[in-house]
Amino acid sequence: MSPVTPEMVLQRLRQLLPASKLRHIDFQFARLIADLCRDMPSRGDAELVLAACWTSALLGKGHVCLPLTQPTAPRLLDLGDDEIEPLLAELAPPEKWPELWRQHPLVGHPVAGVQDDDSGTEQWPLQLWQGRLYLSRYYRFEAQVARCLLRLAARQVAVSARVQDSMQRLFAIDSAAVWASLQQQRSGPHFDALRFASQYLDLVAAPSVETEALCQGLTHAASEAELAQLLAALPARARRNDQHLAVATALSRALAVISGGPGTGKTTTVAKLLALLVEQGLEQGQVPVIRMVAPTGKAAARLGESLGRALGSLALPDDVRAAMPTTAGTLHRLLGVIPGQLQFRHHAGNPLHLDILVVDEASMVDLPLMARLLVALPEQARLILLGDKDQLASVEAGSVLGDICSVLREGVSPQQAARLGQQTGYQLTPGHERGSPLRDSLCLLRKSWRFTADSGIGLLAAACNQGQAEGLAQLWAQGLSDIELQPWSQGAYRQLIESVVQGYRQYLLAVQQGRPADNVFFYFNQFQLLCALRDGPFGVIGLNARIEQALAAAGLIRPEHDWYAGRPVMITQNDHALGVYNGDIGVCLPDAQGRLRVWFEQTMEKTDSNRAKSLLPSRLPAHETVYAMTIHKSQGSEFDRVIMVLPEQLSPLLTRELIYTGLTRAKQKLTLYTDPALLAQAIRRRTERHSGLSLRFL
Ligand SMILES: Nc1ncnc2c1ncn2[C@@H]1O[C@H](COP(=O)(O)OP(=O)(O)OP(=O)(O)O)[C@@H](O)[C@H]1O
Repeated sequence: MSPVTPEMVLQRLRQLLPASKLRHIDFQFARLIADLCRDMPSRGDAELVLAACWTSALLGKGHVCLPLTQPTAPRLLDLGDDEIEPLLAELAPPEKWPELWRQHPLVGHPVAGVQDDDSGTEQWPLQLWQGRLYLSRYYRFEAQVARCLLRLAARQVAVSARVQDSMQRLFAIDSAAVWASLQQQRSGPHFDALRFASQYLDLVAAPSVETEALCQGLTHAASEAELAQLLAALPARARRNDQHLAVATALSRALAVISGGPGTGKTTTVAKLLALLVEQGLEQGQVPVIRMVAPTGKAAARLGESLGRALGSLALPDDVRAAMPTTAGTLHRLLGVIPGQLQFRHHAGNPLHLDILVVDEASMVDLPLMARLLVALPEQARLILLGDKDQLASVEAGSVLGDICSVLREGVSPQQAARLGQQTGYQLTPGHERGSPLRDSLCLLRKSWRFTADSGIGLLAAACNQGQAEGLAQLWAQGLSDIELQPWSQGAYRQLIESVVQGYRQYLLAVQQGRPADNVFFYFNQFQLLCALRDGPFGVIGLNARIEQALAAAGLIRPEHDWYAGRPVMITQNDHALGVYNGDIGVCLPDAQGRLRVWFEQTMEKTDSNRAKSLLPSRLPAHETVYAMTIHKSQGSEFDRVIMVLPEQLSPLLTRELIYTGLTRAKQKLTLYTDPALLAQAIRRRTERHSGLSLRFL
């Protein structure tokens, strides 16, 4: 047995508390384990007390488990050698801990299989699985998520011939639209026929005599009829439309996970998919109950609007259109929050009433919430998860979408490739015969419809995603009009503040002119300052204070009191009674009597219209001024213009996923304040999230 006792470990851990290297809750959990160990001493007690504390501390940083195969915890918890080495030196090495705990009364050893019932795990506070230590609750969440997803993925659904035909029609090349784009592009200075064919005709075939002829035809076609002839001769096997494949996948499976970057058509794809599912339902005499949700109110409102737009552009039969959803809500509201309780109104014993559930911005959904959602799905339901796998993982523990999408690299099964080939006509390259059962439910949309091939934001996002630091440098040098780099030279900070004042000018003029709240929001949503950090002069707290001063000096606001007309705030705590949630944005405006109230944009689920609602400032739960917003909080939102600020010094928070998420919030113009060398370093670092979820999909 180790000469170190649990008490000695606790003593050492207590010394880490003042430096905030551990949270009190982590220490208390270690103490609980030490108390339990005292009652029934066993091999590896001291190691277990330390590991329990680390597992809890890592959970606070978003990791679902403590991996014991690599000495990761001290690094992830930012513990210096002198803080932990002396203690570790006297304990058995972490890779030996699983062996030490083989008979430990506080550690459960579930036998892999996600199919197994995990209900027996309550009797141990900790679980050891595949070299990973879990708090039992999180082990169960992970096992539940895997089990539910695998069950959904295994369920295949027959697609009627009529719906197949409708799908082909929805994805047929629209020669009139292609002709319009062709004429427009050919009138530009740099018409590239091959690029055009890839964007508008989904051409994927390698250059050949046929593609050469197609390009010649595109360059010289003199009429829409001539183009239509050319298109009729284009074989489906030379094309691949990822949106079409996503719909074909989702029609025939109870689970579809559709990942794509900004503007790749996730909503457009779902609009077509839902239309086909409704058509199938009508054919079978039952209109399906469809619910659409997102993790935040803002993301839900955006989903509702985009879906409305996408449906508007589709030619649909009246009965199909009438059955389509028109609003989206939040996940919490769908599940039914019970004030003061962790449990939702809907759970396995009281499942949701729906046939089809669409979850947008799925990357923001953490492991516990995903588990609660999945167990609450009724037996016959279909689930469609939408998101961008490359974005930041959820604020709370887990990286569910990322873990699911890790299976993408396997490619689809040969059977699925054949099935999809039959349904769409495209020629697909299958993966190996053996692979995860989840892989045939995954779809990746690669082509952006928002960013053209020469859009700076699109190119920057791609370079960032591939960690191409050199590529970034070349991009800045090209002088692209929609991206701008501002290194931290002398005077840059002052210039930043001036640009932000300029960015909010229109919004604050609308406030001064007494425009209605909805109109004020229109201007507020056009521009946003995003920061990587909270603290320091480059963080939201420092910048909000400086911006407030500068706006006052410019005569745009009068911040004589805490509350003033034009103050934008972000709610930082849920208040279910008031119906405002963490992340909601409000702006302070006078009402008809001149009293200041804080107005919130409404998602349509809360009211019958999209009009703003207001609350007295004194009633708001915790909130903060939001001229500057953290990139984390900006997930699920997009703005025409974004200024993004990175600090002068590298921080553990600066990772590829953070930068990618921030810069893809911008739709038209991005200005980035950063030292280029720091940016290059940041995009080479990946966010680490330890979990065992992807292992469970094997
Ligand atoms: N196949 C397509 N052909 C032409 N335009 C398309 C196609 N797919 C999407 N678009 C257009 O691209 C834009 C973005 O599409 P959509 O909103 O569906 O993407 P998204 O991935 O949901 O975007 P976001 O990143 O905002 O969530 C829309 O204007 C849409 O009309």
